[in-house]
Amino acid sequence: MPAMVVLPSCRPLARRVLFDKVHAILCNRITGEDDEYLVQWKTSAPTQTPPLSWHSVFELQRCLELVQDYLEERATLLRAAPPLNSLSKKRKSPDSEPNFERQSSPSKQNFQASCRIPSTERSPSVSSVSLPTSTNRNRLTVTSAAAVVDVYNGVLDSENGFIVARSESSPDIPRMRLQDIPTPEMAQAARRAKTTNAETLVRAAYLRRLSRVPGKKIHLVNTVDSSTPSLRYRYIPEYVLREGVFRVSLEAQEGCDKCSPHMGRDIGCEYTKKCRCLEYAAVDVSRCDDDQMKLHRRIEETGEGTTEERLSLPKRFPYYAEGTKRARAGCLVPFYLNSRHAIYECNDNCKCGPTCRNKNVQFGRVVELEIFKTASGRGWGLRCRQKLYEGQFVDTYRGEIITDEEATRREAAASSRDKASYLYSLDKFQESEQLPDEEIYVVDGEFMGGPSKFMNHSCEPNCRQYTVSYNKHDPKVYDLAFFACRDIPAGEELTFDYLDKEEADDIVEVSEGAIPCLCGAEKCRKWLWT
Ligand SMILES: C[S@@+](CC[C@H](N)C(=O)[O-])C[C@H]1O[C@@H](n2cnc3c(N)ncnc32)[C@H](O)[C@@H]1O
Repeated sequence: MPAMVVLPSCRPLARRVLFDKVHAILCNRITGEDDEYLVQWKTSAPTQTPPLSWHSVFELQRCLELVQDYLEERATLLRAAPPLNSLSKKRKSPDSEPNFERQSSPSKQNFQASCRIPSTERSPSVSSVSLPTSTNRNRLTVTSAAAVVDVYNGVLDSENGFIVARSESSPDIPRMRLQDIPTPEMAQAARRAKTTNAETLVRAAYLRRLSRVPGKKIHLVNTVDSSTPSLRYRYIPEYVLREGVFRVSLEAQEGCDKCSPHMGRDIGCEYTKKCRCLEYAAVDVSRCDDDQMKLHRRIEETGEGTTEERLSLPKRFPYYAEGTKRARAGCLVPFYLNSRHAIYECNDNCKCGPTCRNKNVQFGRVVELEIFKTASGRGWGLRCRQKLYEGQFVDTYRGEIITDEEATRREAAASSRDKASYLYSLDKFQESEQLPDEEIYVVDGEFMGGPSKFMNHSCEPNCRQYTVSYNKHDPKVYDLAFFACRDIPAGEELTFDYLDKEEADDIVEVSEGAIPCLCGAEKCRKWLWT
């Protein structure tokens, strides 16, 4: 991993640029010790000459998402461009510069523009232009060589302690058109300039976010390059419901009322027929007598059965109780581990209380996870710092819950099939509840969620995703929970199969845009999905 630079957290008197005033970061350079970034300021109307100004990364601490966007594009372009020394051997004309000078969106578009230098409008000296002085008493004045800032098409002001830019076109203000940025000199300087300060600040900001996520610590490790997962990702403890999505309110959810917190061993929710939360749990056919078997078959065939009829059947409890093998307590029992049956947990309205053994996933993650950069081109991955036992709960998948229509819209708007890896339909009960397609909700975990967003696919996975409901009367909103499907040594990457097994068996032909699978498993199906 590249050496990290320790930076002071805040410079005295440093002023900041606010995120919502900035359109994009267009270029970078190094001045003294500081990496600096060229800011394109937002304007009320589209223009080819918006205010542009260079700022040290310390002034951009409130815009680190934008700095990170720029760094990512820059890294991609640098990977694609020939090394600098091959360029220096033979000087190329601006029009034959490598791709680095031809990025797109938003800084890419600027890099893509032709690299002609404007003959008359260019700043006389890009390295020594100071802020134009003004009669405005709020205007920032540049007093030392270290604070020299280049500004084009405008002037910088100070507003409530933050730096802002205003368009201005007086003759002493250097002019620069967007399409001319970066100039060949800028592009060359950008390639050479270190971006270490920015990388360090981006990483520190991400670590701060991770430290605020409830539950056991989440670590971040990158021994591959200097990147950090996107700062645009928001960690959320619960689903965020978007327009058109409704769930049964938590207060209104029905709890078990005949159980009690002190039923004692062998008579807790898991041992009694009293627990109403287990109404739809898997029937334990090995404990059914003939009449119960008949009833069970009828309910299975017709899908119909009264609550009392369902409750009269012996059920399979999802979790090993304490007092079984120590390592297994709280782990999924083999029946659920190997089936697709939904798991029904007790909830806050149950009489069994908080220590009920039928509560697990709802308490959230209790294992220490590590987000790490994979060395095999699969981006970031997830692993656990401790050994996990077969059937042990890892974490839930969180995100925005959106309507089916919105999910279709987001998928169509996405630029690649990557989007599909973040969308999970909550369709477990679609058939049994006869819900039409358009009523099915979808979880989108691309922009917000938990660390499980980083779980990669494997054709021979060590985890599996299960349906967990605490509210048997809400077939549309439930949890997607990951459990270890075998013992997993500490530090082994956690993976699951992005395709359900039955779907996987059906793969016939590969469609355009399918993502090649790099899981490395012996029985790899070669594609993430088809
Ligand atoms: C839900 S994300 C997993 C986290 C992701 N690696 C990241 O860095 O954000 C799914 C994406 O990871 C990548 N990915 C996951 N498993 C993969 C695999 N087995 N082979 C190749 N790419 C994989 C694909 O780009 C996929 O669209």
